[in-house]
Amino acid sequence: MTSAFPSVTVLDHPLVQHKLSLLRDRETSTNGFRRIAREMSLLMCYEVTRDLPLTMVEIETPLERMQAPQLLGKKLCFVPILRAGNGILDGMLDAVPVARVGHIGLYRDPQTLEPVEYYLKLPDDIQERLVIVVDPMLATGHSVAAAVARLKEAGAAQIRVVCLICAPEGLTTFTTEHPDVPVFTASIDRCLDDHGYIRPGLGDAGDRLYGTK
Ligand SMILES: O=P(O)(O)OC[C@H]1O[C@H](OP(=O)(O)OP(=O)(O)O)[C@H](O)[C@@H]1O
Ligand SMILES: O=c1cc[nH]c(=O)[nH]1
Ligand SMILES: [Mg+2]
Repeated sequence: MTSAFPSVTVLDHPLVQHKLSLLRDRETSTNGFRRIAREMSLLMCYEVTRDLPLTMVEIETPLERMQAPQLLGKKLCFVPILRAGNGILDGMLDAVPVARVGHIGLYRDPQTLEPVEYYLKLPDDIQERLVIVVDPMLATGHSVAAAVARLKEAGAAQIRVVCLICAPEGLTTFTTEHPDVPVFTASIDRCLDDHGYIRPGLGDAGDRLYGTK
């Protein structure tokens, strides 16, 4: 489904929407949250890779030769934004086990809400890969925007973003800074609150994934 933001696609598949409601529920346990986030990101990976090019190759079934579709050597790299991004990396890798993984460590300063970088490790050939940045939350949009700017600096030419939930304010910021980068999300929520939390949201994704609060 398209949205008010031309570069943002909202994934309205019933399975994605159902799992998102389970994640939002405050009664969902840490274990349940982690499992559902993984299932949901596998489904979201299906959509973000929908247009990957295929080529026909000859294979032999047990019965005969045939021309069969195969991915056209499109190399993928997932880049989770630590730490909560790791919670949706596993589902992405379930869908594309051969993908490379880069990591970017950012935390949001609670006072300024500005992202602070503490780690960066990317594959050497990032320029040749389709890079998919993954983070459960796009709130002010500063973290994902900073991660994408870093990837562009490193030479990444094709970048997409997957976030479970976005705030409209953050999407305005992100799409203004990076209009060339498509975003795939399960929901554009109502707003950001005074502490930079997405409402209604799902709370603090990192804490809910790892049981740190
Ligand atoms: O759009 P923004 O306003 O930048 O906020 C979103 C960021 O906040 C969360 O990470 P957090 O800083 O809580 O770090 P964590 O993953 O280590 O918990 C989330 O996973 C995003 O990276
Ligand atoms: O609502 C929010 C905003 C930022 N980070 C989160 O984990 N949740
Ligand atoms: Mg957090």
